[in-house]
Amino acid sequence: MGEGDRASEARLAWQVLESAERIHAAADVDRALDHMALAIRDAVGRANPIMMVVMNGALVFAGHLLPRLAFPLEVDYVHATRYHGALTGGEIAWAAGPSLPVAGRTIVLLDDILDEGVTLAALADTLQARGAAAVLKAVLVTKKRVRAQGLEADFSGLDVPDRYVFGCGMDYNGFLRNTKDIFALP
Ligand SMILES: O=P(O)(O)OC[C@H]1O[C@H](OP(=O)(O)OP(=O)(O)O)[C@H](O)[C@@H]1O
Ligand SMILES: Nc1nc2[nH]cnc2c(=O)[nH]1
Repeated sequence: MGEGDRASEARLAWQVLESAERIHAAADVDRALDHMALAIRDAVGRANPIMMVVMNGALVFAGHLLPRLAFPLEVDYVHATRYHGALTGGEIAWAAGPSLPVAGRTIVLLDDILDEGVTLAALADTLQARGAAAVLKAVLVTKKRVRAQGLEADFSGLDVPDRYVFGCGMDYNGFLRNTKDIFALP
């Protein structure tokens, strides 16, 4: 895709931002992060966990959560994507990571959103197959919908409706991960 195409898609992203519904303000996100940090500390604060950031979506979430966790931890990332800028998901493309050995370790997967649950289920299975001692899932938002095998996160900040959402790390066609509020498409 050429630069001109991307420029016209950026203009569309402006229109989307202006017409979308704000479903969580930045202050709600901050409160949710505070609560989640305490819950994560209570669960794994003495386990020397690896916080495994699922790129790209969890970049903003991790950047806000990690400074709230005042205990020794290590940070690593995996790059997995299955939406490729689209509104519906496909096959998982696993682009990178993890770098640290995970055998015997407590892993906390950090992702921006739990939707169908395919991404987190696949990552958790892979880390368990590599010998992780425990794999916990932390997400900034959980979409209220039915998921295969009823998968839920161990830690979740906020609920969102069963609509396409963006902001706080979540993209609209690769744009708008940088908004402080969370929005939903109509
Ligand atoms: O529960 P699921 O239906 O599997 O969807 C959740 C995944 O979708 C998004 O990733 P995406 O593939 O859009 O890549 P990104 O992280 O680069 O945005 C998000 O970051 C989650 O990893
Ligand atoms: N940005 C974004 N990514 C997703 N991945 C799965 N569901 C969603 C969603 O609603 N928004």
